[in-house]
Amino acid sequence: MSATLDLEYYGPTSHFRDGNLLFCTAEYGCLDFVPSPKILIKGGTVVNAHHHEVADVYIEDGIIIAVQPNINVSDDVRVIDATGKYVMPGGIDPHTHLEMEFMGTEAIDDFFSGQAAALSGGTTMHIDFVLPVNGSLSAGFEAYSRKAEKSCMDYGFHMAITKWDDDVARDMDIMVKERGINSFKFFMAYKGSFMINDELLLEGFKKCKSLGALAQVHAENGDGVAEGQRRMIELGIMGPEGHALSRPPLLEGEATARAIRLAAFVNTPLYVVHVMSIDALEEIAQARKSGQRVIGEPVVSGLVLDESKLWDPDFITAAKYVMSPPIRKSGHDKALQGALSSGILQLVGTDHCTFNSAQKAMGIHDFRKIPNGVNGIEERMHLVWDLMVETGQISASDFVRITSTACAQIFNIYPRKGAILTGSDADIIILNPNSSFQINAESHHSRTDTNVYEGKRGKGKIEVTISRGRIVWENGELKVEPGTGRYVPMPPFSYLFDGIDKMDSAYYSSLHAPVQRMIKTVES
Ligand SMILES: NC(=O)NCCC(=O)O
Ligand SMILES: [Zn+2]
Ligand SMILES: [Zn+2]
Repeated sequence: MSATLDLEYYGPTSHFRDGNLLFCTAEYGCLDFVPSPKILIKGGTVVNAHHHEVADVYIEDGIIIAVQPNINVSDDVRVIDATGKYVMPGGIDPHTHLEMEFMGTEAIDDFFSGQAAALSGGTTMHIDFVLPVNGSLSAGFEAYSRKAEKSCMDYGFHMAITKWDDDVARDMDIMVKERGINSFKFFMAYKGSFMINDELLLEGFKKCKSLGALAQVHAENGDGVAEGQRRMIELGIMGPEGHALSRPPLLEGEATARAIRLAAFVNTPLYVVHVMSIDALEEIAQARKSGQRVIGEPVVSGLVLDESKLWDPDFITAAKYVMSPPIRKSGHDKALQGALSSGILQLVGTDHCTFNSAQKAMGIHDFRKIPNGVNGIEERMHLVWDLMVETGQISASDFVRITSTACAQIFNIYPRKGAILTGSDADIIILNPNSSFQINAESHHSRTDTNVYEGKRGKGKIEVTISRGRIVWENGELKVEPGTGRYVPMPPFSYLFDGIDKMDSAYYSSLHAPVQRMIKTVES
């Protein structure tokens, strides 16, 4: 086929035109040229982050066409009765690791199984972390684009920066200007693999600022963690509990404080991923109180679980809870919930990074070798609803904000995503507040054989998920096809960058002011 690329860049599934024919490069099926059904969602409470009302939602070609009461439609439209139910934007998970090569193995959920799990739990978009290949961002982007060819829902990419040189700096330009990446993650932990030092952090923050890209940090003091691990080994503590004991909250608090201060020094916004402790959230609270632009993302495991299971005598039971930073003692979970409901923390992720029992067993004799990561992409929406809305800690509108809208705004794709508004993508869930859910590994859709939320029950059931206008989850049935997901490029300079230049001008004129005064004194 001779073809010229003349359609918008959509990442891995590019579309080619040859004369009047359209082709798709996807290895799997692509539904982009198959008309999606016309759907009317009738009589539900439509919840946005700013407002809720009883209204109908009309969808055509994957887009929301109208949101208003009493919409009349022709017979060819599929009507879904949502009376007594909540109609909300699909969840956006800001933090996942599908098919991630990590700690000598690869996360078991790939871009198809992880996304299928997500859709069954009401999440319709996620942002995954691209790892460079041999330090090359471009090679990393290519590799992840290939992994993502089997996607069945929309996704975006963050990118990790694990070393610093001219090639990395140049590639960051390309990633932002040509590849739709607007956030870069710096690991302050994982000494000997991903960890970077303060010099690189500063270089990276400066570069992010110049590109309008958001700097993200995994905030744990990696040298401190290495020391903590040595202590455990000396004491003969080799089991999963050694994971929690070797990386206490103070190491998370220290790194969070350091990243915050370096971001303030550079005057660039900062996003702290997986905030797990009171120590870290207090640093974020203090910075925000002083006017600094710091975003804090707790993850559902930190909100719902406590560390006690790491002491379970059964290795596999305990090992499934190993993630970094560790799940903390009871008390940190409540504090994180409070910070989320009061706006100190802004959005909830999962850090979905699953390893099955055989993979976790790599660390049976040494907790340092247990692959770090837990599930959550499928459970996040239900658990947050039950934990936060059902208990009265937040409203349904707040729920939409912390599971969807805030993410879309921070990563600059709002209101295409994160809202039920005319013109937005038709990524929608219908939640029945009078129904209930139960979680277990036997019935979940993830490929992993365990679930850290095993046996949990709660109120509020997502009965329908609509992904870009197609009903993919209904009556407990998942209808997904690999190759139907789309890459969502995310433009730089989100609202977090508004006014940064003015602050810089004020700072530099304040530096010049004493010099000007001296000149005036000398002149007079
Ligand atoms: N969090 C975790 O334990 N695994 C995924 C990698 C990371 O986010 O640090
Ligand atoms: Zn991390
Ligand atoms: Zn992560």
